[in-house]
Amino acid sequence: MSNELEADRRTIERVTELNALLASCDVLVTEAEMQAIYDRMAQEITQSLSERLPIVLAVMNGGLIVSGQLLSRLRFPLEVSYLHATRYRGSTSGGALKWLAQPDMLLTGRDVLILDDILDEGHTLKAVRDWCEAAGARKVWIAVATDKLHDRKVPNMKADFVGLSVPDRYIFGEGMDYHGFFRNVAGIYALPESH
Ligand SMILES: O=P(O)(O)OC[C@H]1O[C@H](OP(=O)(O)OP(=O)(O)O)[C@H](O)[C@@H]1O
Ligand code: HPA
Repeated sequence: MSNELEADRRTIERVTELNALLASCDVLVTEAEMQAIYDRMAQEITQSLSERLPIVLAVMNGGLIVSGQLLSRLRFPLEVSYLHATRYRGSTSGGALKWLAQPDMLLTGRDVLILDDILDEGHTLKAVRDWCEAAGARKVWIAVATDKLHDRKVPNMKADFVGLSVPDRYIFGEGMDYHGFFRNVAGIYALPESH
């Protein structure tokens, strides 16, 4: 078999595997439920921040979808940028945090709203919050689509706006990945307990 045909065969095999895995996962939250959750979060954020001219920072990559969903629901003046800090890097367990891109805006004296997909152990968002505070932010607010329930949180790590609490299982969808895939899946899924 030519190299090209062999590569095509492997791609098709991977697509089949991923589709089968997705079909075997538990749906924790449907797409429609997530839309209602974003509506509610946007209202809460609006109440707190509509007169604060915030800088909104999307935490890449997981915060990409949540940011798109929330930003278009925020009908008040704000500025948008992003940062990229990662500690899972395609794995299902976390390691050392690596900064791939720091915010490129002057945060001094500003309200900063961080948007991310999940507060799990909290190492990522603690480092991001500390960075923003050290950069002179007046107040750092954190909004996450999901907050995982367990007792392994970094002390004092809490989000100001939470979509929903999720069980202590590996989840994906709405920006969260499984080995780099499924960020684009609408709704929230959990890997089978046996996986
Ligand atoms: O609370 P923690 O245990 O620190 O985990 C939460 C972080 O982990 C994920 O990012 P990840 O490191 O997978 O990077 P990615 O967003 O680029 O996938 C997620 O997007 C959060 O930022
Ligand atoms: O459960 C999770 N799923 C996807 N990404 C994550 N990053 C931390 N926890 C998770």
